[in-house]
Amino acid sequence: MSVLELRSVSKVHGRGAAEVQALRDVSLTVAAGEMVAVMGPSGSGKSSLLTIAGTLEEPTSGVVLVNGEDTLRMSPGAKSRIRRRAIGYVFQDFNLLPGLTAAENVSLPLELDGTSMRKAHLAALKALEELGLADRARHFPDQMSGGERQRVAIARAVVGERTLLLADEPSGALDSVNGESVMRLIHSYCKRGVAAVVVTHDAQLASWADRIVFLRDGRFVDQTAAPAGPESLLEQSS
Ligand SMILES: Nc1ncnc2c1ncn2[C@@H]1O[C@H](COP(=O)(O)OP(=O)(O)OP(=O)(O)O)[C@@H](O)[C@H]1O
Repeated sequence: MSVLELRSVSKVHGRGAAEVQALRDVSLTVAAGEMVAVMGPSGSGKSSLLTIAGTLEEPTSGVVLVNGEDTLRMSPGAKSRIRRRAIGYVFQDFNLLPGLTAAENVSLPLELDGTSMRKAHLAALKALEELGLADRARHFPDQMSGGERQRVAIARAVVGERTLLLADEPSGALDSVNGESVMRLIHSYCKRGVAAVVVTHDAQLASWADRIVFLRDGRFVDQTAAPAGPESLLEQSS
């Protein structure tokens, strides 16, 4: 079963003279374990695609399935449950809560979903340890580097049993070394079964994905399998 399926999704923002068609008849299926990169010029609909895939916004027409469930037919309660339990979001500007430590930021989604504080804290520590951030667990976001903050944000997005990771330019605010490590991390979570859709304007970073899709004026214009992976790209460029 696919984790995410968009069927003929279109999105129109605004009305009348202010009308903008952000997505036109876009279909995309992402399986468990698959990492898809989305590329395209500014205004081509990349963020609209992610917010609709994440059920934060509804399409004007089309169908959005998450884990096989039709999100447009769900009650608001069921939709917010799937948003909390199944979907993780990562943004360019990290979006960590400044008043919470790294561990508290990561454990928060679990606590909001009813996990006991102790269990949530242990899960957060484990996630941070896996990322090599065990010694940052008690640090606040402003005491960490950008790369560390983004790794904490990714830990927060996948903690628990989340199956779908949506990332909008997750390396946009980072230098190339940290950008690579963010993509490597997302890639490694996919190898464990998470499905990921990652918007990036950087072709080198996109090559971490199994597949690259290109948007132009709200339409998919091309799809490229990227089986060779980033290593081969590095070899080619050296
Ligand atoms: N809430 C909104 N109201 C009106 N128009 C919108 C809204 N959100 C997006 N748009 C328009 O829809 C189109 C697609 O926007 P979107 O943000 O999805 O593109 P993008 O590819 O993510 O762009 P960027 O790379 O600049 O972030 C743009 O023309 C944008 O101006």
